[in-house]
Amino acid sequence: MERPVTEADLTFEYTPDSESDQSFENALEKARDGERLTVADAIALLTTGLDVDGIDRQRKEQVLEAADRRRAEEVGEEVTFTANLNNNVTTACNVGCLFCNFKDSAHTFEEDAAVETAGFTKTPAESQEIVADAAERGIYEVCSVSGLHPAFALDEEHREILEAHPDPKAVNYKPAEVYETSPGTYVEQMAAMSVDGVHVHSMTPEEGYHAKRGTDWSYEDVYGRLKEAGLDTVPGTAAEILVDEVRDVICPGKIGTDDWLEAMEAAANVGLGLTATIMYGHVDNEAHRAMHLKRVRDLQERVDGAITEFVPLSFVHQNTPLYEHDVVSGGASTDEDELLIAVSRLFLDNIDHIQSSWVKYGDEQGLKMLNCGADDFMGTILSEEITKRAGGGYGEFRSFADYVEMITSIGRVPVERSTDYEKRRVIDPDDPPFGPQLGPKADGTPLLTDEEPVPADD
Ligand SMILES: C[S@@+](CC[C@H](N)C(=O)[O-])C[C@H]1O[C@@H](n2cnc3c(N)ncnc32)[C@H](O)[C@@H]1O
Ligand SMILES: Nc1c(NC[C@H](O)[C@H](O)[C@H](O)CO)[nH]c(=O)[nH]c1=O
Ligand SMILES: N[C@@H](Cc1ccc(O)cc1)C(=O)O
Ligand code: SF4
Repeated sequence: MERPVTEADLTFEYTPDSESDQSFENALEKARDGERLTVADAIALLTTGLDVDGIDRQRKEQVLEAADRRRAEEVGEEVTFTANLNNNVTTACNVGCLFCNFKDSAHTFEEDAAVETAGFTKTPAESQEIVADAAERGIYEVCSVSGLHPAFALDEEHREILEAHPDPKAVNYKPAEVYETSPGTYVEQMAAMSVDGVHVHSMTPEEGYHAKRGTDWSYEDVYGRLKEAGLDTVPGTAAEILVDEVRDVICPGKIGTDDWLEAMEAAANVGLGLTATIMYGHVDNEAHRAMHLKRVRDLQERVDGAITEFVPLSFVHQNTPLYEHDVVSGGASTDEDELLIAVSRLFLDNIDHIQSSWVKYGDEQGLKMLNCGADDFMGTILSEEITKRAGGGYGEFRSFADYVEMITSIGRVPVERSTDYEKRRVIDPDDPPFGPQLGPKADGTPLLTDEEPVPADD
């Protein structure tokens, strides 16, 4: 029998050595002077120089300091966060990404499946009820990312095309009747979640691809219809590492780098706002991370500033196929996490906000990131499935009181924001109780109280 692939077996065309001969000192000087950095510069900073083995702590501190200073110059002392809710519609997915444990095999959702599924699917009516309830409590945004359920179609027209397809399997389609619960169409889900004026942040490029499979429609067609149905902004997940030699290892079933970029550009072309992410710390090296940053920076030029924030997502390894099959021995180190946040701030000179994710880093390290270049601290989310299922243990929600306490503890200013950062409200830490005021139904009442800690159930 063939031995499974391991980290040591992986050879990549792009490595720090092949892509950079920049010295650490030169790169640091450029970063301090505010000069636009190259991929070679970013590699020198991420590795703290190719002339040292491993990470040099003193040099790392210099990079973090330069990034913290840049953050202060660009966005000042405010730390933003949003009152939001995660509403994942379904965990049914056959794409098979090896870093993901959010998914459940789609066949387990079928009505005549031998086993009961460990996953969930929500109808549009169920999504609406969950969002309406959270809107009542004051959220501004629903963030909705889901598995690629085989019965999902963009709308009725798309369903007819998929139904008439000569080989539905080839386009990953099965009729809704096969399943115990139907997710409806993407358009129905967007319309359902767009209740009471809530901002809908949904439809990653991978989901955009699923919503056009088996047709000759463009991404503009698809995102245009979604926007009409109520979609407001697009989460730039599914980016992982935007270098195909890495995608071929960690997510061979997913769209490629070019498709991801095309989908994002199309979403911006029809007037949707965007966020962008990187999911790092698995088989990727510093050259891949630097190339990813360059692709995001170039995209931001083409979409004329539509990307509001960049979200570094540190790989959570515990329950994932990559870890269980010994392809990787763990995730990124804290040094790597801090350097990635810092270099994102220094390299992405055209993206204003760098997010520190408490889901990925926890409270203590999440706060530390706000002194390494980050200025946004995510959102209340109220429910979390992706990281939890991967084995992460940092919980599922943060209250406004938690946010005020954490942000003031590092001497910064807590600010409630809208998804696009246009609406902002500085919070007076001496004026409790703390609750959302920007959401369409928000009246300042705390989102979470001691008696009622876990509001959403998936
Ligand atoms: C779970 S998917 C859901 C949306 C959709 N299926 C897609 O792939 O775009 C959303 C994102 O979660 C992130 N993610 C999944 N598993 C992760 C893990 N183990 N550690 C860190 N991030 C993870 C990935 O960046 C992925 O693109
Ligand atoms: N970083 C993670 C998020 N981020 C979502 C944000 O809270 C928000 O939607 C965004 O800032 C829009 O402006 N959500 C997760 O579920 N898990 C994360 O790790
Ligand atoms: N990054 C996305 C949301 C997200 C992030 C990480 C996740 O694991 C899931 C969803 C955004 O806010 O735009
Ligand atoms: S990351 Fe998204 S596409 Fe990939 S397996 Fe997980 S849910 Fe499916």
